[in-house]
Amino acid sequence: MFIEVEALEKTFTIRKRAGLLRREKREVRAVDGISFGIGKGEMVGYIGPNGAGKSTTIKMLTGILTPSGGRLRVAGIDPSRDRTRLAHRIGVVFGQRTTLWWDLPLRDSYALVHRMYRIPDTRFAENLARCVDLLDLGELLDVPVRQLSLGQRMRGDIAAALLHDPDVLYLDEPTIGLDVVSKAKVREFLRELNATRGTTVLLTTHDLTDIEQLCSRVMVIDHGRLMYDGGLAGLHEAGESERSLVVDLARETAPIEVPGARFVRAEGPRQWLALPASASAAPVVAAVAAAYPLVDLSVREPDIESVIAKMYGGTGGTPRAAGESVR
Ligand SMILES: Nc1ncnc2c1ncn2[C@@H]1O[C@H](COP(=O)(O)OP(=O)(O)OP(=O)(O)O)[C@@H](O)[C@H]1O
Repeated sequence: MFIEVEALEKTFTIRKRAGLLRREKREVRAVDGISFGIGKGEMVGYIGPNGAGKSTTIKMLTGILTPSGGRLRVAGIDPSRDRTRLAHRIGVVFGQRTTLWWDLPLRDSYALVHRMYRIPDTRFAENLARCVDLLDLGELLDVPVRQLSLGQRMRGDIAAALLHDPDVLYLDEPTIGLDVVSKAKVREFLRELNATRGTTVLLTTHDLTDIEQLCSRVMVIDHGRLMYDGGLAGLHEAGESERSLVVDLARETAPIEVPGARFVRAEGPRQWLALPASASAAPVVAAVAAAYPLVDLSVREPDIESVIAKMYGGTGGTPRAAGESVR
């Protein structure tokens, strides 16, 4: 395995004033014993509600934070012990922060990356040319970073993270705040990068379309624990998700009653039914067509958002604190 994580833990101790003299010590288990392995070239989504422990995991994987327990290896390297050596193997992009120099044109930021990582000149020139081409950066190279739009800046950041040919790319909310066109560009680029260079990608996002379009595997974390690790289809099953069937009838009728589906609501001659995502819709469609004056019908697949909301126990992905204990 290229990334190996075993019983990984991170506990933060927070001291808080609890009265005039008393101080309370509170422990936050941000990551509470998670294990997973990621093979070379995999593209994995890492999702969960706010405060679930995603960023803390990524920070441990990059060596910024030292784990409180468990074992961790990235490309055979222990991140917190050998952070500098690891830096040559990984690229990191944080959607909400830039690693570029604010007052410098992109070109100068890249020149600094070139020197910092001691990238051989020809390799650097090749990588830069490729990123400029695929990320459409040609016209932007001489513009100071502070003058770039969010989408342009993000593309600039992704290029900066890749100039030293990392084997792994960690992306934390890479499409946050971007418009539809910029999102599509970023996704297209990541797909290409993964397919042609075999770069391993770990992607944290709140935009589930990122996951749907990019990742065949998804890990769901909540309260510092891994709730799910598997394919997208399995995630729908785990969340007991439902498809909806929108039925247009020739006239208003009583609520449709057919085996295998549940009536949800009606608006005039249009009715909504729900059926398990894992079951075939064909028998339900046939039963409706046989017994009701059917005009039109469409099936809507469940979106992951609702599936995950169900997994979290109906919180709808609203903010929750990680597992806390008071001492
Ligand atoms: N430096 C820190 N000191 C104390 N507590 C922290 C620290 N960093 C994170 N935490 C706590 O650990 C928990 C997990 O936080 P983390 O940032 O990893 O969540 P996240 O899943 O990345 O959330 P978000 O989606 O909001 O970025 C939270 O309860 C957070 O308040």
